[in-house]
Amino acid sequence: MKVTMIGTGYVGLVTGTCFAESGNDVTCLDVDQKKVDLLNSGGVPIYEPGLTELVKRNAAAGRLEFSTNYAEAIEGAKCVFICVGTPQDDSGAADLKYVQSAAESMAPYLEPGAVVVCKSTVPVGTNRKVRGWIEAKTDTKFYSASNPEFLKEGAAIDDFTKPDRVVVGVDDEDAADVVHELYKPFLRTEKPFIAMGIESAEMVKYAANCMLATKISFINEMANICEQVNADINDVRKGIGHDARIGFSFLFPGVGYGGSCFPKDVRALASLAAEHGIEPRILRTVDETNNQQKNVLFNKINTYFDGDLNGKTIAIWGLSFKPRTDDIREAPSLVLINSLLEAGAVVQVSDPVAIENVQAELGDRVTYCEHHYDACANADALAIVTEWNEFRTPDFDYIKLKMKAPVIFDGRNLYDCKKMARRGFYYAGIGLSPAGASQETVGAAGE
Ligand SMILES: NC(=O)C1=CN([C@@H]2O[C@H](COP(=O)(O)OP(=O)(O)OC[C@H]3O[C@@H](n4cnc5c(N)ncnc54)[C@H](O)[C@@H]3O)[C@@H](O)[C@H]2O)C=CC1
Ligand SMILES: O=C(O)[C@H]1O[C@H](OP(=O)(O)OP(=O)(O)OC[C@H]2O[C@@H](n3ccc(=O)[nH]c3=O)[C@H](O)[C@@H]2O)[C@H](O)[C@@H](O)[C@@H]1O
Repeated sequence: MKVTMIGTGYVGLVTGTCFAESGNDVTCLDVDQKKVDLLNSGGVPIYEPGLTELVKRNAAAGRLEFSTNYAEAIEGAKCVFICVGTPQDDSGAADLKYVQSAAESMAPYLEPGAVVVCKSTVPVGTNRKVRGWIEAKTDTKFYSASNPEFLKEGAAIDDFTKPDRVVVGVDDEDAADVVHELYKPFLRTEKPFIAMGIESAEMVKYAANCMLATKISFINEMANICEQVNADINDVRKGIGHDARIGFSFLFPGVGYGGSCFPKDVRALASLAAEHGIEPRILRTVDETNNQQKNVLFNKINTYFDGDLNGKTIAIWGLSFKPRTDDIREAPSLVLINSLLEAGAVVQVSDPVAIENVQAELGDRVTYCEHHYDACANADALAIVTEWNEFRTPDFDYIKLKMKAPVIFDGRNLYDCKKMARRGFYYAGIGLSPAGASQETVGAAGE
């Protein structure tokens, strides 16, 4: 099938490449000439494990092309996926300007009977608007479908090719059949393809992200309570997670959720609810709790140094909003760095892949270190913000030698409290009892 992805970012590039891998002819279209040039020259603009090899293989096989030309990309396509960004606008609602522009630009070139599939996360009612924007520019008959995407950055290829479920919202069964055809290679017998109305599919995406964000804010609140009552969140998490009704996933406490989706989607659904006269109490609280959680590490560090961080050197391990990605959108690390700089601290940072992105945002306000051990040089304290695997079993003796003082604030609970005390470190995590009751090393957030 000839398929076009409009928007060649995390979603469009990953899903387009996977559709090519299953034998379709895919064109990834973007308005960003630089991105398209890079892809055409064999480069990949984002860090996503396994993606570069997959892009190269399918491009070489002639199944995957990149273009900025709407006419070439849309003509002959049976399925056109909208995968452009839907960032938050000033009011907190989703900004649909890229979606509208994509819809209007594709309209003149659509084939009769093509299925226009919105994969971008959009507020309920947007697919109807997309239909209107296209119809205002062409008389060609086409189908509409909503196909929310559930992949996670850092595990995007696996998530997309082994989905828990595929959701499609349609008005017409024929459109569902076309989308089903595309997904069949990725659906195991027990993995459902769920067709429903367009509005329900649009709502599924927000409900899923808001539920996951709620779990994270909930466990972060539990962790903060644990700290005050001498309980240990690792034990509490295990104690509740074995209840099948609760489960273990997305219950790792930390420094607040970041990324391009949870923060904006929680706010966008809250905004949609308010527009319809519903006070979104839970969603507002989830968002507020998360914003506060992003300050937790700074507050701990500030308290430890009696409110005087002027001239103190703080090392930071992990800049991306989660491991295995270079994405720093709404990353908790940025909140911490800005607070530290404001308080007069000297900040030395390290991250396996996100340094370039942070450099573009913060310039020379912090020192960038290629190796995470180097960030510890002469540091008064180390703060761990992202749980990259390479931070899990460091050489503590070496770190101790490099640091001015053996002090670690761990936003991801990577180490065992008791062992850290034996190693001679002051060690503070999130929701850990000072007695260090838990003997297991945890902290694999998101896994
Ligand atoms: N990043 C993620 O993990 C996930 C994102 N989503 C949703 O998917 C959508 C896309 O997200 P990302 O891929 O992260 O965004 P992104 O920002 O990485 O990529 C969007 C791309 O669209 C391009 N673009 C903008 N306007 C265009 C136009 N008129 N024509 C052609 N290209 C255009 C941009 O140049 C950019 O390359 C959003 O709605 C997001 O909420 C859904 C699931 C997962
Ligand atoms: O709509 C989207 O864009 C995507 O948003 C999330 O994916 P993503 O943001 O890539 O990454 P997650 O693994 O969900 O992590 C999000 C944030 O939550 C934090 N988190 C996650 C899990 C956890 O237990 N604790 C926790 O603090 C992570 O550190 C990270 O900052 C969802 O998991 C995807 O299903 C969804 O498709």
